[in-house]
Amino acid sequence: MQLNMEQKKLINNTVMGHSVLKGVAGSGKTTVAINRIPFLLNNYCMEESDHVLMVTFNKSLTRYIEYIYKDIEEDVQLSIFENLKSEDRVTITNIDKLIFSYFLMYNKKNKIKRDITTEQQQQNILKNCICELKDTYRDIKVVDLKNLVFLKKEIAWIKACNFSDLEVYQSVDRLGRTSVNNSEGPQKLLKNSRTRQAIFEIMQLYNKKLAEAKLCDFEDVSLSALEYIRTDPVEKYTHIVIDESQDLSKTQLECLMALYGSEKEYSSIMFVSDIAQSIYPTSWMIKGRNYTSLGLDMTGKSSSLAKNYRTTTQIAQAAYSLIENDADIVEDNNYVKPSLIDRQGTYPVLKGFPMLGRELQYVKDLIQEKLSSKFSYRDIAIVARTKRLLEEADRVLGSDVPHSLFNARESIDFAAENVKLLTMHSIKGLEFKVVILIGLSDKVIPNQAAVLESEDPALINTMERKLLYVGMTRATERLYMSLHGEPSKFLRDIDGTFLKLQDSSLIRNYYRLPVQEYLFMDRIPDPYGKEEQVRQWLIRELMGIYKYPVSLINIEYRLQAFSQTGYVDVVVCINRNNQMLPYIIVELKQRGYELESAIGQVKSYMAVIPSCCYAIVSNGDEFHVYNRNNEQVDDIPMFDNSMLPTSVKNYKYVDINRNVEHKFMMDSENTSEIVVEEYGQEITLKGNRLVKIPVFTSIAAGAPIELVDEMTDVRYMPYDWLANHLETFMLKVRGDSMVNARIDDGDYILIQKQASADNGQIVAVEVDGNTTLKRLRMMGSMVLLIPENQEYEPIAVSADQVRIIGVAVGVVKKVIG
Ligand SMILES: Nc1ncnc2c1ncn2[C@@H]1O[C@H](COP(=O)(O)OP(=O)(O)OP(=O)(O)O)[C@@H](O)[C@H]1O
Repeated sequence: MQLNMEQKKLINNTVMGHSVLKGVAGSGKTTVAINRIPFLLNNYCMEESDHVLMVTFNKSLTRYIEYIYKDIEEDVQLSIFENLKSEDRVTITNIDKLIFSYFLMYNKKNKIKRDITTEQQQQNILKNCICELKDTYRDIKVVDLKNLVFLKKEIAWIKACNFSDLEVYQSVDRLGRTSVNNSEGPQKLLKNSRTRQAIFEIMQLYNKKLAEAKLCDFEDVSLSALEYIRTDPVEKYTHIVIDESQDLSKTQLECLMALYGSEKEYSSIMFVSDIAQSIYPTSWMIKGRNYTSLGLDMTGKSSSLAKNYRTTTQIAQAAYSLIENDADIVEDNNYVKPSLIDRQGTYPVLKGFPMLGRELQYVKDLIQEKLSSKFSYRDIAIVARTKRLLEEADRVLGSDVPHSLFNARESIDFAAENVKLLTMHSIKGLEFKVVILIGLSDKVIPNQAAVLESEDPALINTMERKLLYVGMTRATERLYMSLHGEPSKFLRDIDGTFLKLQDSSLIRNYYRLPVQEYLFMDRIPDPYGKEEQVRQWLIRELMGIYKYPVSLINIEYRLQAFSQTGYVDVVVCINRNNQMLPYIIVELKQRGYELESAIGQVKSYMAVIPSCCYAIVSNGDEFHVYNRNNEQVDDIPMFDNSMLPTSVKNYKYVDINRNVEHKFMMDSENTSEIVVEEYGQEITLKGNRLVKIPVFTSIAAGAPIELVDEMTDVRYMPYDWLANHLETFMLKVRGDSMVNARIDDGDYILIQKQASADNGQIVAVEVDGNTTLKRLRMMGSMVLLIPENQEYEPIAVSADQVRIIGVAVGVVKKVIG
């Protein structure tokens, strides 16, 4: 991989101290962070004790980063302290593991043995605390057993923020809090209130009881670790790089700050973060909170990466459209606006199903029938909002598709040849060639329970949106999204023009156009009808994706199918032998309607339209294409120029006297060049190889019409073909009176100007001020003007009534086919 200039600059940045690297998903933040390690080792680890710590969010990420780092380390020369092994100089670990190691040290030093509490033990202790303090806080609603879950979460939050002082808790803005639900939990936790005081006292009692029972919770682990790091002479790290720092709690961040050996002038601590991917309510850096809350001034210390290298342009576009209108995300100070790079791929596919069973069967078929031939199983991840959905998927895949289900605390074996089933939380930071996001249904995402339980539903909504964004941005090549029942409201926010309906065809997902933008408005029977919405979408797709010009598209195309008159919803006509003929017909239904009857209908229509090669049937969610043999095929062809009526046409010039034909091609938009075949080669004649010939108004080959002495046009003919007929002009033939002489309606007849003609010659003559083209037969004082079509009678006129204008020497005919 060739890193870009910006990334190289960040890797080799010589300004030390604290800094933040912000960036959009897939912009190479982790890549920069990993590549910075050898740079720091080589340039800013002056003493043997200098050490680099890279912290990741979970085990899987640690494994992923170790894997990449190993490769990088093989390529660079680590210059100094060659007696030290790499492991002695670099630690790559995840935050939980790191903190737990200091927790163990704390216990050891203090000679205490504590187990992590189980959920049940924790609840029992908390229940006792609530009961004990109920009388003291009789007036406080929250001190009640029914608020157990709320109190548990609130206490966890206070501890995760390391608010050991009541005064601090009383004055802090409460961001990201969730409660059991609005009716049971308190509506607002007012600052400096007795409610906060009560909660704080319950927490203190709970801590005391935990300690007495030789137990601790997860927050205690971090708090003890922090105390240990702060008070004991632990080895400090010269450089710390923190990936996914937006997801760490305050205590976790404080532990890392305490581990930072900032006293050296070349030490550094780098926070790598993407606020659009912050998905935990316990995270500290949410809702625009800035680094001053950690005692760090980041002025001039912040850089950002905006280009996403991971996903294709199409996946990136769809993912960005999901977040770009959420003010809580884009107006956050730490947000980085993404910019697109040109990495073309296919649009993400979004499919809906009535039931979960059908959705999962689709996923299984997709993997078995389509993906397994193009990708290894290990390149595919199935991702869901909840573990329960993954368990269902696990059951449906059974033993037919090799797969394994993970949770966030497990580490993933990326090399194992199986499909990975991961939650949106646990896929964070990772990437797969193919990501299948399942269960994107209403109530699942945003997770109904989480939103209902929250006192700040807007915040939870935003976090749930970010979760979907995280899921979408994990795919490097293909993204599939599916749902059952009602779709998630987030899907409505993804710009439909970036979603495809299915893999096999180019058509994108249904999107609704405003009525003002409808095409063919004058012919729409019911512009506000639901079927019209589907028709307008399909017309836009025919134009935008399949590139058919609107001039080839029509609606309400009338046809006669046996005794019945039918109207085809949409028809695409293309040029065949200079005629515009139906090529694709489309029958539509409104969304949610079955397609069976429409399929029967198009097939019967196709049977009576011989030129029709494809029939489409769609209801906006399904899209079927049939060929002329009524077989279902993947897609319709893209438009190509040969479908248009062309301006370059084939002609032939018939030399009447010599009875020879010359073929040529001419572009009606440039008649001063003629392409002929000479010695087996096409050559273009122009300039003095052509003769300029005036064209006069039409001459009737039927009834005589007036020849207005007015030139309407000019034509060019090859000099060589005209021999000595240089005093010529052309007339356009109308009518069929000379068809037996191979002079047809629409032909151009070349006339040699002359006042006399031989018997039997075809002549242009003026009779009583009208001109006509006929075969001349002179019979004494009479002249017979003979048509070459038995349908017409010869015209007999006296010789003095006739003025010969000229003799026909050739005919220019359009060649059809
Ligand atoms: N300059 C580049 N050219 C090509 N590919 C790149 C470049 N920089 C990064 N990548 C690739 O883009 C992908 C994403 O990189 P990385 O994981 O470092 O991004 P990130 O910003 O940490 O993403 P996220 O926050 O979404 O986890 C990786 O596959 C990486 O190899």
